[in-house]
Amino acid sequence: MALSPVKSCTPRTRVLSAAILTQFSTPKAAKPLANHISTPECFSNVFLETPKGKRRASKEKCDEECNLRVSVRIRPMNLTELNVVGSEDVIRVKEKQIIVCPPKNSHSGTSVDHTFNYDHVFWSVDESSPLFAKQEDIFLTIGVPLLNSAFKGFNACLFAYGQTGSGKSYSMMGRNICEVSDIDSQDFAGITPRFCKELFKRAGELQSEYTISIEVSYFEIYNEKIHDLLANPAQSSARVPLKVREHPTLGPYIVDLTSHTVKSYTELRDFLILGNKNRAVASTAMNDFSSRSHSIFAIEIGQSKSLDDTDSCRRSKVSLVDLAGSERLGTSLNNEERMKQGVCINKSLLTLGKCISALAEQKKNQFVPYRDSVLTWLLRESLGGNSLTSMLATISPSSTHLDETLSTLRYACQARTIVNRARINESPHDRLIRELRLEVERLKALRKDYERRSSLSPQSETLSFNESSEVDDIKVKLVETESKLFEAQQMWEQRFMESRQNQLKELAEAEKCKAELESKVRILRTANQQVSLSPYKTNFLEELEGVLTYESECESDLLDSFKQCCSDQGLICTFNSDTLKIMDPVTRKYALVPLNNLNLQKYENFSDYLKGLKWMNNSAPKGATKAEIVSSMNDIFKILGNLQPPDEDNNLSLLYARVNKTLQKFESALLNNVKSSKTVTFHLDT
Ligand SMILES: Nc1ncnc2c1ncn2[C@@H]1O[C@H](COP(=O)(O)OP(=O)(O)OP(=O)(O)O)[C@@H](O)[C@H]1O
Repeated sequence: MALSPVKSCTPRTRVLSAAILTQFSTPKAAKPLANHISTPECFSNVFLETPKGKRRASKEKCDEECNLRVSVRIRPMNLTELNVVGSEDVIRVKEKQIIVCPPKNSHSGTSVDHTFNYDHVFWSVDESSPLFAKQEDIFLTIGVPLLNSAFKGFNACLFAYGQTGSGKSYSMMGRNICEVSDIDSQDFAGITPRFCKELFKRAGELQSEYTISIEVSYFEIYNEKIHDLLANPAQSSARVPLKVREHPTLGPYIVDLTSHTVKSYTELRDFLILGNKNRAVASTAMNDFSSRSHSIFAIEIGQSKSLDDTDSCRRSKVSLVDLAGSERLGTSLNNEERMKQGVCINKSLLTLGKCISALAEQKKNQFVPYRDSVLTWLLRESLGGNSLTSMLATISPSSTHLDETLSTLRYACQARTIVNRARINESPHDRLIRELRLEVERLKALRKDYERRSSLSPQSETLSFNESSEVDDIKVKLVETESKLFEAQQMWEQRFMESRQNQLKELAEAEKCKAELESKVRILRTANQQVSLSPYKTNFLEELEGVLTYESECESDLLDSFKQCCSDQGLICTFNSDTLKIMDPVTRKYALVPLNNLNLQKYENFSDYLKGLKWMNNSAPKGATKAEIVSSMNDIFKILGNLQPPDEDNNLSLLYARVNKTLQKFESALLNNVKSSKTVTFHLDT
């Protein structure tokens, strides 16, 4: 009896004979990968099946338990493969099934056909065939569901696995990944740029309801070292390997990895291209192991709703991973020599295999060696935890890579048995509200159903005694749940208002500090200009002392007019908390007036008041040396230089704090000067 023909997607379509097709189900608790590597020769065909991908939402619809979704893509043969004598296409595709049919003269030690089942199979061998899977098809099938999950608040991860040159980067990023035209191209763009474009499209659609924030980071792992692909190349630290640390609640994180907030697709795309270029430069500068490094592009999406809707805040993280080529790992698990080599070349990939094996066993308390490599440590949640994860295995159709292809397909098959439990990332309170809402909806639906049934036959006898008491129960439960929901919402609003008020307070404080510092910065700039213009003519210290002294709080309109009068007469008038100081810069004389003795209203003409003052000779202040003051000033100006242009990140407040501290230091040096009695006239080195 002939089995239905394999899709006529390959030139030499084969018909498999059911009589010789022996089926093996991958055991639920899969044995270690090593046990699957050699296909027993006693079977003419091997059918390797994994459990059907399950995706089960828990009753609260907040958690999703699902298998790691596995897809396989077959790329076209390249010229080298086509030119190898005797090389042939060994892959047949039948819907979600891949059949590997080794050539009869195969040296690989296996001549039996192998059948594998996956969630999706993409056949991209012959563009002219209607069955050809385009870049867009791959994105629509595996990229869009990940995006949907991310918008629901789930973490999501997609990683591409396969031997070098099998098409991982092509599928993930596209062709010519450093070129804008290709990254944006409808034909060649890979999953990552398409994902980013769609992400902004959706964010735009949701923006009337939600505030959406998007942050990206991009790094690579080579030889267990992490390099930030978006670090500023001007900084010498750009190629310094970064460290991973474990946060008690947030899990592993990379210390000092740059993260960039992006507001548009174009901005994001530029980061993507920058990272790709940095990756390319690094690979040629450091080694020729471009295929031996893993790259991870991570996107964090924050969504928050306004106060009147308590559906609130969600954060999800999407990791798009292009793994190192797996060719050396192929048979490493049953060959010790190879295994050693694999460890040296790529510990991460080897550990990934071990983690997948351990997770596939699905034993309770099974030890999974996540921490044995940087990659698995960082992807811990994606592999066996809170994430909806997909794997894209890429293979070549050529018989020249038969061993590698079989190894990749087995690896992918095993990965498919991993079950993750993803949670919506939200606060426990938000979760409670959502669960209560769902419960209210469920009860309402039940009540409605009973009501509908009883209204169909008005005789109440149609509802049995049991049913009637159930209806009563539902009514009571509904009232209770609604009141719990109401309470939870009230609490939420109260909590929100409190935190908002605190935030506003802090903001006002910060604004005050900022304004104060900005005024000091302005004053210093002006003072500096004056000094530069006439370095030796100005007694810079005295002038500066004047402008830096705190203004009196008793300042009034009257004081303002008084100050104006002083200034009209060429005098400098300054206040501190209790004293008014008037100085004549020409004669260097000054007068001090305690503010509590000052009664300006008595005077019709301030000039009379000024004349009547007791003028003293100004003695030159000493105390701080010129070198000390110059160095303080240089510090200040260095920091001031950094303030341009001010931007709104957290560093700004830090910077202001530093400026403030330096100014205080300078001020106290200045006051010491004033207390002693010698003038220091100096030239400011800027
Ligand atoms: N589906 C495809 N269609 C057309 N060309 C492809 C396809 N997949 C891969 N290629 C081509 O094959 C070559 C190798 O692909 P790619 O660089 O994506 O492999 P890779 O698995 O990422 O390799 P490595 O592990 O060395 O980084 C590239 O020239 C790429 O353009």
